[in-house]
Amino acid sequence: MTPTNSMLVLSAITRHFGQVAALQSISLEVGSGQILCLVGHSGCGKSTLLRAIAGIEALDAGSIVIDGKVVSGPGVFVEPEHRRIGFMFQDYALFPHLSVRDNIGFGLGRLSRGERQSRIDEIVERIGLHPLIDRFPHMLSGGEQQRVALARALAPQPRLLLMDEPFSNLDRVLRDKVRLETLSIIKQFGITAVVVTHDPEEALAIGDLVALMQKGRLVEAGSGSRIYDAPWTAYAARFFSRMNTIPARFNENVLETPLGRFEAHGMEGDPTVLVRPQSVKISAEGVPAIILDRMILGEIEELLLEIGGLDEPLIMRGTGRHELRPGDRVCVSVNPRDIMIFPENDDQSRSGSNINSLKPL
Ligand SMILES: Nc1ncnc2c1ncn2[C@@H]1O[C@H](COP(=O)(O)OP(=O)(O)OP(=O)(O)O)[C@@H](O)[C@H]1O
Repeated sequence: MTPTNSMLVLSAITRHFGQVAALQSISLEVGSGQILCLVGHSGCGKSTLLRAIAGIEALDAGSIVIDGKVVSGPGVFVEPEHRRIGFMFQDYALFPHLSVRDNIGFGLGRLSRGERQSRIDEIVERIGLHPLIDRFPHMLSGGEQQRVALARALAPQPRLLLMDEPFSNLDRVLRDKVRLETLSIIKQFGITAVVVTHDPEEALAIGDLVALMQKGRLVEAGSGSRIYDAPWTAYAARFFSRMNTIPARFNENVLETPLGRFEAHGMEGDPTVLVRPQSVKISAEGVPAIILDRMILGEIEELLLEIGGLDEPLIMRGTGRHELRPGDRVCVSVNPRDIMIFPENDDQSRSGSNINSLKPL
């Protein structure tokens, strides 16, 4: 995705804390009105990157450009309060002694009394906070506090909204609802946002651009559908989805695996081969398997299968139901299109276009 009108450009951003390389040459470009989602396991550098954009963290190297203006770079450092950035924290950080109205108005000190009032009225109207306006934070539910925090961050009309794990304090049911509401408000305001999360599903649901980080590096970035459906790296494939790892090797234009032999021209070596549990099907033409376990996880049925040549049980998942018991014998197969191949021992390299060139033999 190449944004036509970039609101945020990060170029080779690097930041060390002693021996720890918290950010290693991160480059990203976010278009105006887009939502960038930073995702990765704990300690991968998401918050450090968010703080660097906010100007709370200095850079060792690289540059940050917001709306065409360098805010961090060689010899340049614009203070956080002059970056026109809205920041929303995980715990919302509402001022407990201020009403909702005063919380929202807190960052509007530079405006006249009249302007401040009309800005608060406008945001209260657009976010639907009227009934809460005179309450104090302790009188609000988690979801309401989240909306007030969002209103407070948006009131000064920032160019960029930064959100650190904004939904992690909410229970699952409320989280989905608040997330939808928040997304609709962000889109309605047309604001560019950077959202940090450690939740793969949340990243895919929210981000126009999803950036996966690992140990201070950008593993890969792309739209949610690209990064999920056609990951460039085994690391991303495994991060966004449960995966079966299938031992495999190329042998004279054939990929040999315990799930079958596939025609694979021009490939060599011992690759990393991954198959999603939902890509495994019970089918008469498949390889023999023994049922080890069957679990109903609500909508999803999960089967664990023993297959000759596999060290670990093969996981199969789907929304259908199979009346099978441990010890039953079946045959399973995988559509060659659903087999993901990555170069051997190389989590960071691209898989290329080889996935679609496989044919069953
Ligand atoms: N001020 C600091 N001093 C020393 N090390 C730090 C500092 N801030 C972050 N780090 C280190 O930098 C790395 C990245 O930290 P960061 O908080 O950015 O990760 P994260 O992905 O946001 O993690 P989490 O999801 O747990 O918040 C970690 O190894 C962390 O220990």
